[in-house]
Amino acid sequence: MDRQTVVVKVGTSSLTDDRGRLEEEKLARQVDGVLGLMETGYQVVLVSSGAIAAGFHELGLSSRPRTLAGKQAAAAVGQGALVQRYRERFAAKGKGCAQVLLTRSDFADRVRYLNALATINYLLGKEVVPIINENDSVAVDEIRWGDNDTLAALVAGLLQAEWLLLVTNTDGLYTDNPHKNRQAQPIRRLTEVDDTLLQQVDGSKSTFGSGGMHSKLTAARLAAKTGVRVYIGTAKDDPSWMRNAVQQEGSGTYIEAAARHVSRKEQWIAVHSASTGRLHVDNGAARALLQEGGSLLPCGVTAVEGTFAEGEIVEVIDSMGVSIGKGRIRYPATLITQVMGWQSTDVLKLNPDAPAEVIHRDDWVSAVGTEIC
Ligand SMILES: Nc1ncnc2c1ncn2[C@@H]1O[C@H](COP(=O)(O)OP(=O)(O)O)[C@@H](O)[C@H]1O
Ligand SMILES: N[C@@H](CCC(=O)OP(=O)(O)O)C(=O)O
Repeated sequence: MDRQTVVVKVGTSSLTDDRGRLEEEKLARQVDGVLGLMETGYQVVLVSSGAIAAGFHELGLSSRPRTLAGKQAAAAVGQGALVQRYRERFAAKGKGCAQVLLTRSDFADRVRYLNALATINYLLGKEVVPIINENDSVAVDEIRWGDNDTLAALVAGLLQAEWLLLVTNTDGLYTDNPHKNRQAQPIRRLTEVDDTLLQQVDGSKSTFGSGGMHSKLTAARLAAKTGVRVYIGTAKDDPSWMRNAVQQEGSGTYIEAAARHVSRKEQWIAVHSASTGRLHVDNGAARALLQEGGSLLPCGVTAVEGTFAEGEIVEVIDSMGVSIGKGRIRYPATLITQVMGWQSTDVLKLNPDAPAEVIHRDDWVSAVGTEIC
């Protein structure tokens, strides 16, 4: 049986001192926690922030930069230093680690998405801990995640991980920001992260963090929907604390996962792919896709937008104008525009090679029910 995977995301606030600089003792605590998990038989992927923290002072700055260029330059200096610290700590315990830098465009391109998976799996097979960070110095603003919570959730989905641990400076979710409100109460368990809860949690962050609890909950929701269990909590001195967390003995917040892991193909279509067109469909086609487990046939298409080629991802819109999901189209825009509304037999008379389905069931992800779109 495959070994279970845990993705551990360590935020800036869990790696830095009160001036925002990398603190080696805190980093060592994370490594010890990871080693504790590995001893129990888990394979572990670390998503670590801290590059900006590790680099800004070398640029002669007295505090963490605020501009995008400043952050990118600090990350360029600090990423090497950060990974070097990890290498030393893992090596002292007889383990190897490796740097993997990712950007959003690596996930949007299906070949690069699968390549990232292959690289991470290879490292895990060799018991080398992949240490992932956003490739800060090349990611431009529009395609940046900016915080590593989302990146960690996507990596956990990609690996179909058992657990995502979000390590931060607060022991989980509270009814209000506990650093501002001493009356705030901890919330230990969530069956789901719904919109009402997300609206209640404000965007406030720790002094040097980028995401805040709102971004952690959004990331947790995404991971949970893809079938990954989530824990949000602080690092403890006891090296077995991560192990305790996955044994449901942590003092932070647990978020339940969907009953099954969503396939990588579905995740890629729903979350990562960019749609290059839109198909409007009638009520019968919407019912077939959403309720009857059917495919989309030419006769159900009422309008076409975009100039896509076959194999690209399109969004499907129902008669009320609502997006009902995404799928890989088997027709180019030119052909479906010509044959929309036609019966399949008539389509075949025009083009004997035309597939029966415009979007096959296997290439379709509904926005209703799975809600990962
Ligand atoms: N309801 C809440 N419960 C817990 N923390 C909250 C809440 N609302 C806001 N926060 C803030 O979220 C911060 C943790 O997120 P962040 O600063 O992004 O840390 P990290 O660097 O670990 O990713 C906490 O320090 C706290 O200030
Ligand atoms: N990629 C950046 C991390 C971004 C960030 O600060 O994220 P986080 O502290 O997890 O909210 C870095 O390595 O400094």
